[in-house]
Amino acid sequence: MSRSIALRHVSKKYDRGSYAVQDVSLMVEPGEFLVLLGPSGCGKSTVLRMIAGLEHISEGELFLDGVHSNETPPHQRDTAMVFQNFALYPSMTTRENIGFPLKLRDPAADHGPQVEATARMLAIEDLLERLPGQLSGGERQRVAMGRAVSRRPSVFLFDEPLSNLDAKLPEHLRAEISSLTKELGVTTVYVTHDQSEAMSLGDRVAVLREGVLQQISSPEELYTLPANVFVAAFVGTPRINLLEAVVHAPLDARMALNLGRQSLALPVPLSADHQLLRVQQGRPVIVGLRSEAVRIAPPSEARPGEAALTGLVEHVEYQGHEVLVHLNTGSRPAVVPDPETARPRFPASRRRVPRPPGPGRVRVFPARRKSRPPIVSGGPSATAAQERRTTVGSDLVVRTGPQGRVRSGAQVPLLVDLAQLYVFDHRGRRICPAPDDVPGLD
Ligand SMILES: Nc1ncnc2c1ncn2[C@@H]1O[C@H](COP(=O)(O)OP(=O)(O)OP(=O)(O)O)[C@@H](O)[C@H]1O
Repeated sequence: MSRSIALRHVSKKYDRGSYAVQDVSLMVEPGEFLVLLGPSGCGKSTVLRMIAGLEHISEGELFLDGVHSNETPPHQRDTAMVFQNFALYPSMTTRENIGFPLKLRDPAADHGPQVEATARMLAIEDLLERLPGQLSGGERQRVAMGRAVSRRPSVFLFDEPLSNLDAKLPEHLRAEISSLTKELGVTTVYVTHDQSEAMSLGDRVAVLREGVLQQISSPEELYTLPANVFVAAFVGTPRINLLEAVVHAPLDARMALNLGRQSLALPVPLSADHQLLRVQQGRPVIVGLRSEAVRIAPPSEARPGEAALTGLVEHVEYQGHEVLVHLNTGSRPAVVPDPETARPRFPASRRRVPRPPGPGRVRVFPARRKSRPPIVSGGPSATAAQERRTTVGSDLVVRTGPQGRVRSGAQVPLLVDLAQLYVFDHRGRRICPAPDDVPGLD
């Protein structure tokens, strides 16, 4: 049996008055696999612990199967939690560890068959008589999962279960977790800071930043229609290219996005999304281009809807199946919070002033809770300043096939597919494609 989980305006406030989680509302359907994704300190574990009953809910309501459950004791919630650090009993064998929750529930019964069935499911039948000290990290995590699974709970709660394991192993265990939860049909909430893990596991992914829910969507929608620049920057490898731009929308000439030394001319007739950018005339915005939205090709090969740029090859990164070409187009990388960076834990006055970003990097905002700083610096006349502050180093990463031969130092022509253009306003909200529009999603 699996159950639904609903959070309504849930907040968690710790003693010193700061919110770890702020006004989070979400619904997990029975049997659904929801991933909570966000950088360190954004409140993911706190949400999970509130669902488990290990943390008191300061404000808002939790419903399990539609029943108000804020005060339900943890052992009556029928949830099973798997932690990052395995937490096995060191003096118990695998058999005893897996059977322990069953024994607690019914000390007199023979749990052998159920323990063995669970071990078979996780391919650890051969390890039943071993102690945790005689197991590898991956095996120990499998035993921990076996212990969570054995009593057939109605909700699984995973708190970064793979983050302590070697890089190779998690991919294998990832697939096992996915098939296990699907096979059992149990509602699952899974916490991770690893976007590729989130995208490969989740039916839906909820992105948190500083305790605030940014977006909850399917992995496909998160990638193709990020609600804001933070989500866009967090999801996808290599990271989306984010460039400062100014909207140039004269009445008597072609509309363009000025990137500093070059500009992206928008195709005519303007698409509905591009039409809407007109109101941003003269304003600073952020242009987002995924690495697959740009190709190295001369203007003569341009397809309808592609705009030409040029770039100086700074660095070529061979990945085997593909090549990432780092280019300098004379643009300015946008100032976006770095999703990989933990929230600063000391007051602003003691914080060091961040150094300017290196090539391909982004600068980090000091975290603020109430009013978030605008994402783009500069005002309506930002173009001149932008020109002056043009960076040295790469500002655009383009993905090409392994046969694409470019060398560092070469000036190359680029074609940008404007159907894959993202534009975010100065607060970081996506304005193109327009928020209500869901092109290409069936
Ligand atoms: N008991 C506590 N008292 C005060 N603050 C706390 C407490 N527990 C957590 N916090 C704070 O709440 C915020 C959210 O913590 P939480 O552990 O939920 O984040 P997280 O996203 O799971 O991070 P990580 O990925 O690093 O585990 C953090 O700033 C953390 O310092």
